[in-house]
This record gives sequence, C-alpha cells and structure tokens, in this order.
Amino acid sequence: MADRTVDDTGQGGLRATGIVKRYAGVPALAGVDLTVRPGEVVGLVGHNGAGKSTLLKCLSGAVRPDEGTIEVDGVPLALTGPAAALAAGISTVYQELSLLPNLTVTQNVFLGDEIRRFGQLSRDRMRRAARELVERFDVQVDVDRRLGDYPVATRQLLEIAIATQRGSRFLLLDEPTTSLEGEQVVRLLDTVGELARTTGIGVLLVDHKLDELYQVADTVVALVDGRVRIAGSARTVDRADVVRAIAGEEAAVHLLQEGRADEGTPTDPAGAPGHVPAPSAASDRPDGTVALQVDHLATAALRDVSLSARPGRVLGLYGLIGSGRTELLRALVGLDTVQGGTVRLDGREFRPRNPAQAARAGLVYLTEERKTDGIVPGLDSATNVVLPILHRFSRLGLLDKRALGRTATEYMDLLHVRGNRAAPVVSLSGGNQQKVLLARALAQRPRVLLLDEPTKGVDIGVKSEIHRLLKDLAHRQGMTVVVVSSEEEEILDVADDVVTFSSGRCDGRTRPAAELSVVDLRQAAWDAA
Ligand SMILES: Nc1ncnc2c1ncn2[C@@H]1O[C@H](COP(=O)(O)OP(=O)(O)OP(=O)(O)O)[C@@H](O)[C@H]1O
Repeated sequence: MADRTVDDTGQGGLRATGIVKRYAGVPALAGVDLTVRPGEVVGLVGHNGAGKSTLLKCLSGAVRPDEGTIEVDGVPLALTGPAAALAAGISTVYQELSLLPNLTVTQNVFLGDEIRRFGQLSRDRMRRAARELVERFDVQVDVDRRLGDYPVATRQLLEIAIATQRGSRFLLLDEPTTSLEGEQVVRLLDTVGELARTTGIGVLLVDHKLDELYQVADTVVALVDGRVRIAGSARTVDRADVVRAIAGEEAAVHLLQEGRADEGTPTDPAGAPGHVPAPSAASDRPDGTVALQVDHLATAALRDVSLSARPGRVLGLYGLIGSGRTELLRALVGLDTVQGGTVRLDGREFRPRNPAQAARAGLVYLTEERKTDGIVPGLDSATNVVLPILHRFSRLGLLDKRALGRTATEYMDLLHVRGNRAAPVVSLSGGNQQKVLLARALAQRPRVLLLDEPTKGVDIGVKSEIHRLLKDLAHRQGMTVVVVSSEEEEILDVADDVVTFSSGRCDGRTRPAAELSVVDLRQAAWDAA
C-alpha cells in the first residue's frame, strides 16, 4: 500500500455528495458521499446489489442521479452523459471491454480521437505514440497486430493505459481483475498503484476480493444497501469489519474463523451450521463408479484430454487461461465439435450435439459468459431459472404457473438472489444475475454439473455459500460436480480432486486438493506447460 497522506480539508478531487438513485421508487443509492483525491486509490466494496456499479455509472455520466451533486475540484459538474464525464477528466473501464478486437492496437489507441489529437491522420505518429504508451505500461504487444490476437488480460491493461492518455484525471475501474489469473492480477494492481503514485490520477476501484483491494487501496469504502457503511484509511479500517458489513454477522463468523476472509473462500469449519462432511465412503465407492469418462478428446482447441469424474466428488480443472479447461466443458455439451476421442456417461458412450441434448442426458453446463451465452435479458428472474425445464410444468398444454413459480423461488432462495425478481433479469446487479444462472443450472437437477467460474462477480459471503452448496450437492446428494476456476484458492476450497490442463492437454492424473497448496497448483500448471 502506498504511504500517502490524504488532505481531508481540501476541495481537490472528484467529490460526490448525497447521491440518490432510485429504480422504480426503490433506492439503489440512498445518499452516498464519496471523494477520490488526486493520486489516491479508493477501494469500493459491497455485497451484490449494494450499489457499486450504480455509483460508478453516476460518476461516469451513464446514469443520472435523482439527487446529489458531483464536483471536480469544487466545481459542480452537469454529467449529462459519458462524453461530459470524459470531458471532465473521468474515464471508466467496465468489465465488458470496449475496445474493438478487429482493429490493430494502434487503431484502438486512437479510436475516435485521431482528428482531435493530430489534426490529420499520421500513421507513423500514431504508431510511435501507441508504442510509447504500451511501453510505458509495459503491455507486451505489437502495435500493428489485431487486438483480438491478445488475451483478455492484455486487453484489460491496454484499456486502462488508453483511458489514462485521454487527459483523464480520474479512473473508475469496475472489477478489473475478474478475468485475470495469478500473475496478471498482481501486474494489473501494481500498474494501478503506480499510475496513481506517479501521475496523480485518482482511482476508484471496485473489487470483491479484499486481499486485492487492500494491496492497492489507500482508502476503503464499504457500501451496504446503497449507503456508505465504512470509509477510512486502508491502514486503519479493519478487514474483519468490512467482512461483517458485506457478508453479515453470521457468515462473517465462518469466514473470519477460517482466516480466509481475504479470499472469501473458507474451508468448512467443523461443527459449524451448514457444515458439509467430507466425501463419505458411499461416495467414494469401491467399485470406482465413474459418471463422466473422457478419453483422448480432441477438438479444434483440445489435443488430447483424458479425465474421469466420479459421483459424490467435486473435480477441479486447473490450468492457465486458454489451457483447455473451458474448451473441454464446451465440447462436452456440443458447443465445440469433437474431432476425436470418446465421452462416456455412466459407462455409455455419449456424443455431444448441443446443450439441450446434453442436459437431457444429465450434463448441465453453466457458462462463464452470462451476458453472451446465458441470461435472457428481457425475461424476469423466475422465468430465466425455469426456462430449460418448462416442459415439466406443462399439463394438457397448460402451464402450471404456480408450481413453476414455487420451483423458481425455491432455487433463488437457495442462492439468496437479491433484487426485484419480477423485473427483467438485467435490472439485477451483476452478482445476482450470476446467482440466477446457477439457480437455473441446479433446477435442471443434473447428474453431472459443469461450472465455469461459478462465483465470478459474487460477493465474499455468497461465494462461500456457493462453495458449501456445491460440496453439499456432491457429498450428500451424490452429484458429480466439475469446476473450472482461475482462482487457485477457489479450486482448493471447493474441489476434492484436481486435474491440470496445459496447451489443450490433460493426462487425467488426479491429485487430492487437500494435499495441494496454491504454489503447488501454479507449479503443476507451469510444469505441464
Ligand atoms: N437498470 C436498472 N433497473 C432497475 N434496477 C436496477 C437497475 N440497475 C441496478 N438496479 C438495482 O440497483 C441495485 C444496485 O445494483 P448495482 O448493480 O449497483 O449493485 P452492485 O453493488 O454493483 O452489485 P454486484 O456486486 O452484484 O455487481 C440492485 O438492487 C439492482 O437490482
């Protein structure tokens, strides 16, 4: 953490006062005060639906608050739209990246900005300037190559770099590390900290992971139900208080007992309520029952993948991004074409054709990309949950809406979906949309549940609940659960066994998660690479 003192009396910086934003009369923000000073990193946390994104949208001009003022250096701003915020020096980098993959790095750097900065297009000057920018931020790219050739982590760094060169004085970052892994996270956070220190840019960083937040933030602000519950120097604000504010007193006890509040991924405290026992002898069947058996599977992205997953256990798939984990799940439900090898379900050969066919066979996949692959935005949450199983509620051509509603409610309660469930699902906060998708996957009562980054964007309290739930489904109900996660802590917390992927290969060698550390996992991924 940077050692800077903050001038509490000065008017400098980006200051929001008394911000209120209501949706259909319900306050998402109920009077928020927040200041980001030059050179300061403010870390913003809160439970799913607390109002973090709404606050960012108010500051970036995307949403107009119902009440309150926003000012820079004491001068009130009329944020009539994103352009007005940009003109006032406020840049925002959202989770969904806005750069264009089909253009080159240079073209992206100067997107929409060519004429203003250069009077006329000068390719050489633009390339030189783009090169200087990427070097300054140590982004390893060739400025003449298509941006789409580079991984998400690189694009994320580039997006931040670009935001800073548009005369930005304030940078708003919405969960910038969600799609990154290990080293990339460290690098991004380092870059953000250094940027604030060396250029005096003020940063507002939204992040669910407290260890990341405390690494870089000078000031920590916790939002609860649209109000600031905690605000203060990261040196003095107690993490335990932040965990309690976000997760609630009861859940916080488990998180804190385990000393894992940083990641929000506790292992099960023995004897605690909701405790899930270790896999029983019944689930560890001597006959070696295998629910899912994959042998030498090949697709456009996979070269040779073999593994087996057993009922009553959670199998973690670990590897670097692009190593083949997601691609395996896609192939198993027919989203990618299988070119070679076999898949067996309960001993019988299964040829994946499409997700609906896979689901009928008992294989349900929760995608990582809820925006593109998962949610039906215009429908309410309940309908989103029961969409794949509507046929179960149909009798003589009539839909039993009450039974349907009961089932949807049951699964949404199980996952603590917060927000207006009768409204279109897109009006729920990001974390709550993720919970709706997980509820939908569970409502299908799969025998084999395939999950890609199941807790992406969910808050620390809910994350630990989801982990407990998945272990419960496997250990008590005999489900076969397969989890892909880029977070080592998540894999170690939720999985019983781990297999490692590298360059589209997996040799199927399982290792008990209990015997592994974060370092072991990273080492295994590198060794396999
Ligand atoms: N366009 C909208 N229409 C209706 N309600 C909305 C809309 N946008 C947000 N909300 C509601 O405002 C509240 C705050 O949502 P917001 O997205 O700001 O939360 P968040 O803290 O960013 O959550 P998360 O951690 O899940 O991303 C939620 O109850 C959400 O359902």
